[in-house]
Amino acid sequence: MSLSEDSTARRRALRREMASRRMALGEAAHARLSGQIVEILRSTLPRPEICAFCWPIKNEPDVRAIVGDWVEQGTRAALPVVIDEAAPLRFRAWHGQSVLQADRYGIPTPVDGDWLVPDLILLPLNGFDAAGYRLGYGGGYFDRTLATLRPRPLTVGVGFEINRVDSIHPESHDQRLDWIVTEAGAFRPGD
Ligand SMILES: Nc1nc2c(c(=O)[nH]1)N(C=O)[C@@H](CNc1ccc(C(=O)N[C@@H](CCC(=O)O)C(=O)O)cc1)CN2
Ligand SMILES: Nc1ncnc2c1ncn2[C@@H]1O[C@H](COP(=O)(O)OP(=O)(O)OP(=O)(O)O)[C@@H](O)[C@H]1O
Repeated sequence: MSLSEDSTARRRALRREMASRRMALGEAAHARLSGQIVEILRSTLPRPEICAFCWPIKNEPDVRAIVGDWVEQGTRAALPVVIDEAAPLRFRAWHGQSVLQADRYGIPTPVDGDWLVPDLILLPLNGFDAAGYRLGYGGGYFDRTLATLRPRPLTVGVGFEINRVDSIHPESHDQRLDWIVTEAGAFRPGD
């Protein structure tokens, strides 16, 4: 097996393992952990002008409560839209009445709304390490997106401690996050 085949297989196995750890959380535990993350986000981050977040899938942290609070205070919220497998994501305005439709991966996605450029991205962490690297679902979407956004938005990974690993063995395209927030606290990787 070549080196790159080996790391691809290792990443694939790790992606599955990370999601299955979350799927084993009960509903009450998931809600409690998400609530703790929301409180830490609230006390750590300034309210953004335009906040991108993700509609939770596969038992990802649910941070919709803080997005809703920020929207009441004047923030505009946006959800990612997959345009093409090889393209960066784009972000479409979301509000409480937005119509969402499952995209090619089954992720609820706005069917209309303004295209926005976020100054803050709340990014779910399928897996992560203390150096600030994220493991997603293998599409490379966020890395491609961050590589093109100027100025770079503040990137805040939101995850559960059960998805922390020693190292995700970052590759050259992997982008480091500015903050990682879990139920255990807010961390600035590299500090
Ligand atoms: N809730 C949520 N929405 C999100 C993201 C996210 O991480 N979470 N994304 C963050 O970027 C984008 C979607 N990224 C995705 C990337 C891959 C797959 C997927 O199903 N991949 C296949 C395997 C592909 C492979 O290994 O090559 C799979 O899991 O079966 C799904 C979503 C945009 N929306
Ligand atoms: N900046 C980039 N330009 C071109 N291709 C990229 C870039 N970033 C990532 N990719 C491609 O995407 C593939 C998957 O990347 P990776 O395994 O890091 O995905 P991921 O972060 O888990 O996915 P996602 O963000 O969609 O959840 C890489 O093998 C690479 O080919």
